[in-house]
Amino acid sequence: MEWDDYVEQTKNGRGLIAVAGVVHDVSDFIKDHPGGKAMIKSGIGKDATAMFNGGVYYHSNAAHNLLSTMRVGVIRGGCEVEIWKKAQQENKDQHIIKDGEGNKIVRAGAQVTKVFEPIASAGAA
Ligand code: HEM
Repeated sequence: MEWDDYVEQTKNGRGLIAVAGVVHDVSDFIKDHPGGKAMIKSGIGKDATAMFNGGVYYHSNAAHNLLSTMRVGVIRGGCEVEIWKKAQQENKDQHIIKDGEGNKIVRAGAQVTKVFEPIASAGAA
C-alpha cells in the first residue's frame, strides 16, 4: 500500500503500525501491550521502526516474533525488499533453513523488522 493510504486508514480508526516498511494491525493487541496502551498507540500511523528498535524501547526477539504475526501489508517503495536484499548480501554464506515440510524457518532474532544496532535516542545521550 502507499504511505498515504496507511496514514489515511489509521485516521479512519484502524490500529496499524509500520515497522521497517511492514504494516502491522495491532488493534487486538493494544489492550495487552506490556508497555501500556498509550505507548503502543503512539506508534499508530507513524514509522515506528526507531521507537520499536530502541528509540523508546528495545523490544525482545519474542516481541519481534509476535509483531510478525500481525503483518497485513507492505508500504510501496520496497522498504522490506530493500532490507531483505541487504540482509542477504551481508549473510552470503547463510543458507535458508527449512523445516521437514519445506517451509522457511525464521530463527529467533532474524525477523526483518529487527534492527541490530539499537537506534540511538536523545535519552541515550
Ligand atoms: C508495534 C507493535 C508492538 C508490539 C507487538 C509490542 C510488544 C511488546 C512486548 C511483547 C513487550 C514486552 C517486553 C518485550 O518482550 O520486549 C513490550 C514492552 C514495551 N513496549 Fe512494546 N510493542 C509494540 C509497540 C510499541 C511501541 C510503538 C512502543 C513505544 C512507542 C512500545 C513501548 C514499549 C515499552 C516502553 C515496553 C516496556 C514495558 C515495561 O517493561 O515496562 N511498544 N512491547
